[in-house]
Amino acid sequence: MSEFAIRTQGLCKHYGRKRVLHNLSLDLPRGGIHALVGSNGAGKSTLFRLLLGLTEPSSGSSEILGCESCQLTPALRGRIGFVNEEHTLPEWMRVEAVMEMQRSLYPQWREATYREVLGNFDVQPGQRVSELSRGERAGFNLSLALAQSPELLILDEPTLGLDVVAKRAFLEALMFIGTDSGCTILYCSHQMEEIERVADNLLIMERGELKSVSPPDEFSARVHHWIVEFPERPPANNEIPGLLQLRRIDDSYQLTVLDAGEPLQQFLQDRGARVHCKLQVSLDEAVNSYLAKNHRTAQAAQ
Ligand SMILES: Nc1ncnc2c1ncn2[C@@H]1O[C@H](COP(=O)(O)OP(=O)(O)OP(=O)(O)O)[C@@H](O)[C@H]1O
Repeated sequence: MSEFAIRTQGLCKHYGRKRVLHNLSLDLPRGGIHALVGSNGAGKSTLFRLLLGLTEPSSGSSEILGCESCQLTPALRGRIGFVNEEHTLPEWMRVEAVMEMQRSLYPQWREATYREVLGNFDVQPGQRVSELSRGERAGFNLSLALAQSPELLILDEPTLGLDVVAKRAFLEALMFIGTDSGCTILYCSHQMEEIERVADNLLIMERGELKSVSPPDEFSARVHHWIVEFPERPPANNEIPGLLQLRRIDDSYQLTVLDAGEPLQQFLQDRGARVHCKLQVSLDEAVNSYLAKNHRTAQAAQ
């Protein structure tokens, strides 16, 4: 058995002349909750589709539970759960019938998990899938996925459209499954407070490239706010070592910086700047400042 749940090597994907994934190499060990973040269009869903063998790479390779993505057998697919943001389900079927079909397909079916997660929604067993609201459909789909006890669970923005109570219930079920059954969960979200709560590992993607893989708190520890006063105008953004964002606060400036220690200290000293303090940042601020630096609109505004 491969010690990795997911392995990719030099994975590339182009659509015509558009480069969507570039040289992505990743070794994801089995177990734990791995959160994938990135701006819109970074390539997260494309990576999921490649891993699941739903689309072919332009070059490079990917493996999932030790099997090449393009050769996944129905038996192996049965060990992998996948929930996409559209929550694709058979519209014409009744809730009870969908559940029974799933229960018969998955020997490790967890009835208690199914009932607990679905219990947060006013979904009746006799309702047709087509009659469910967006949030109910999401909740139903997630309760099915979590109850299947898959070895690997891939979730593409699973909590989109859920209210706070449903979201909390889902996250608790996710954490339970992650710790109790040893399931590997790869989960993509824009909700940083969720990630902070549940994720053991944080993967950051930017424009088709994997930029960082580390525990979430290790990533936020790399980013700080430095509150600085310059004697005159501040230097140009691209001169400041490690700068992600610069914001004016009264007579001072807040520099949000990545991995900036001694070189930044020296740079500021050389310009006669006074450092008032250095502050830790939340994961939300750290990731958003990091992604904002290379965001198209941020660049256009500079
Ligand atoms: N079939 C396709 N043909 C052409 N371009 C595509 C196709 N599928 C995806 N893309 C492009 O690939 C890029 C990555 O898309 P993808 O859906 O993987 O991004 P994402 O990171 O999941 O974004 P989001 O957070 O907005 O869901 C986008 O720029 C998208 O327009």
